[in-house]
Amino acid sequence: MRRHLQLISRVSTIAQELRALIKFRPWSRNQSTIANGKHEQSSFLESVDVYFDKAAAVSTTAPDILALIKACNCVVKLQFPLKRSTGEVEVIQAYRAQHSHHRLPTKGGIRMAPTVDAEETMALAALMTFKCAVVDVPFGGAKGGIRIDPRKYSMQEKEAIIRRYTSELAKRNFIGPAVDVLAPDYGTGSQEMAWIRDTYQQLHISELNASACVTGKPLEEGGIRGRKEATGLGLFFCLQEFFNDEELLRGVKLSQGIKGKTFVVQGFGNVGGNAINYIHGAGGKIIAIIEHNGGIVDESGEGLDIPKLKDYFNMNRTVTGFPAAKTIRETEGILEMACDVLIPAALESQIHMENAPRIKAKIVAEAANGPVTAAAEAILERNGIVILPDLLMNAGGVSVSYFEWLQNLNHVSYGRMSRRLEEHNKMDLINALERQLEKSLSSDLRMKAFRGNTELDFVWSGLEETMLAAWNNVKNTAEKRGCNLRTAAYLIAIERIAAFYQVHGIFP
Ligand SMILES: NC(=O)C1=CN([C@@H]2O[C@H](COP(=O)(O)OP(=O)(O)OC[C@H]3O[C@@H](n4cnc5c(N)ncnc54)[C@H](OP(=O)(O)O)[C@@H]3O)[C@@H](O)[C@H]2O)C=CC1
Ligand SMILES: O=C(O)CCC(=O)C(=O)O
Repeated sequence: MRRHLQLISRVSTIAQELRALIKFRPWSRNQSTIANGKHEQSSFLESVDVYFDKAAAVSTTAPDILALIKACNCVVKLQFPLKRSTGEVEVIQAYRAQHSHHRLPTKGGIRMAPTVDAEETMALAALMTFKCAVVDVPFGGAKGGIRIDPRKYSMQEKEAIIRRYTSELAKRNFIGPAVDVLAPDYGTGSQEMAWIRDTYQQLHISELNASACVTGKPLEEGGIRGRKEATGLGLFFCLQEFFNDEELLRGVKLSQGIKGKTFVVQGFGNVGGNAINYIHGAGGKIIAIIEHNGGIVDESGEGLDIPKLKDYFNMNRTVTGFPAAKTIRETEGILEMACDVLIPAALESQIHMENAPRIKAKIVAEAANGPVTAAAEAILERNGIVILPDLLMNAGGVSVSYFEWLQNLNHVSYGRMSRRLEEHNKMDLINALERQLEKSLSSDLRMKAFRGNTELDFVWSGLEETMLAAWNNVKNTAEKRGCNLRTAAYLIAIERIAAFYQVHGIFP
C-alpha cells in the first residue's frame, strides 16, 4: 500500500502537468456551463465536468469535498516500442488514469482506438468513479487506453502491445487485484484480458489472487459467465423499467412495453450487439444499425431479422451488405431517423450541438460512455427528448466485473457449493408434497421445480438486483430533487462518495 501511495504521488506530478495542458478546472460554483450551447468546441472531459457541476450546484456537499471528488488523482502516460511484423519499430502511446482512490482497487476498462489521449482517458476514468458509486460497486474509477486503430494490427502485434502495456503498468504498481483492475472496453475483449492476466501472472508468480487483476476474462482463465452480455443486459433491465413507468411514458407519449417500439442502435459490438439481442427478444423492432463505416436500415416495416443478421455478421464481420436491409454509407442520417429509442453504443460525443436539433428519437438510452455532449443535452431536452444516462445505463458491465473479481478472490464459483444441496432439499420437499397429495408432478414440472441455481443464475440475479435498485434510486432522486436523470445519477454518486470521506476522513 505504501509503495502504491509513493507511486501515486510520483505520477500525480504528471497528472498536474496534463491538467495544466488541458486547462483542467477544479469545481467552482461560478463556472460557466456549455448548456447554452455556446462552446461547441468543448471536449469530452469538459462535458463530464459540466454534468458534474450541474449536480454539484444542487448538492449540499461542501465545495472543498466537491473539488476533491471531481479531481483526477493521477494519469500515467506510457510510450513503448512495438516491433511490427515488417521489422519496423513503432512507438506506441498509452495511458492509464486513476480518477479516485476513495475506494480500492480502482476499476475500469481499457480501450484501443486512434482517438485515445490523456484527456479522453481522464474523462472515462471519472465516469467510472461516478458509475461505480451509482450502482454501489465498491471501487474507485480508472480507465486505460492504447492509441492505435486495432484493425491495422495483426493478432501477434496486438498481443505484444497488450503484454508490454501490462508490464509497464505492473512496473509502476498500476495493476493488481488490490490496486487497479482492468476490463474490456471499446476495441478490446476477452482475448486481450487473457493476455493481461497471463502477463501479470508471469510477473507475480506467487500471487495467489493474480487472476483478479483483470475482469472480462475468458471462462478458462477465471472469467465469469454472463460478463460479455452484462452491459447490454443491464441496459435492457433499465429500458424495461422505463417502459413500465406510466409517468415517464406519458412524458414521451409512448404506450407501455418494449414490444413493437422502434430502436436505432449505433455500434454492433459487445454492448450494442447484446442490447439488440435482448430488445429483439422482448419484441422491440430494430429498424437501423450503424457501424463505423456504414449502416443498415430495415425496409420491411417489421424490424431487422436479428438471428439472420447475426449469422450474416459472423460470416462477414460487418452488418453492411445484409441482403434483407438497405445499406447506407452516410451514417449521420441514420442517427437522425425517427424512432422511439436511439441507443448510441459506440463512442463519446456522437450527439453534439450540430446534429442534436435533428435527432428525432423520443428517448436516447446511453449505452456508450459520454455519447451526448453537454451542449447537445440541452438541445435534446428542449425538444422533449428523455436521456437515460450512461452512469446508469451501461453500469451492468462493471457490476458483473465486480462479481467476477469476488469470484476470483473466493477461488470458487457461485453455485458450486450450493447447487446440489438446493436440489436435494427441493427434491425432498417435492417428494413429501407428492406423498401428501397422493399425486405426482409431471416430469417437466419436477425438473423445473427442483433445479438448483447455477453460476449464471447468481450473476443474472445480482445484475438485475443491482440495476433495478440503481434505476429506482436515480428515478426517485430526480423526482425529489427536481432534476433530470443524469443530474440525479451524479448527485447520488457525489453524495455517496462525500459520505465515504465523511466517515474515513482525509489521509494523512
Ligand atoms: N464493453 C463493456 O463492457 C462496456 C463498454 N462501454 C462503452 O460502450 C461503448 C461500446 O463499447 P463496446 O461495445 O465494448 O465496443 P466494441 O469495440 O465491442 O464495439 C464498438 C462498436 O462501435 C462501432 N463504431 C465505432 N465507431 C463508430 C462510429 N463512428 N459510428 C458508428 N459505429 C461505430 C464499431 O463498428 P466497427 O466494428 O465497424 O468498427 C463496433 O460495432 C464504448 O463507449 C464503451 O466505453 C460501457 C460500459 C461497459
Ligand atoms: O467492467 C469493468 O470493470 C469496466 C467496464 C468499463 O470500462 C465501463 O463501464 O466503462
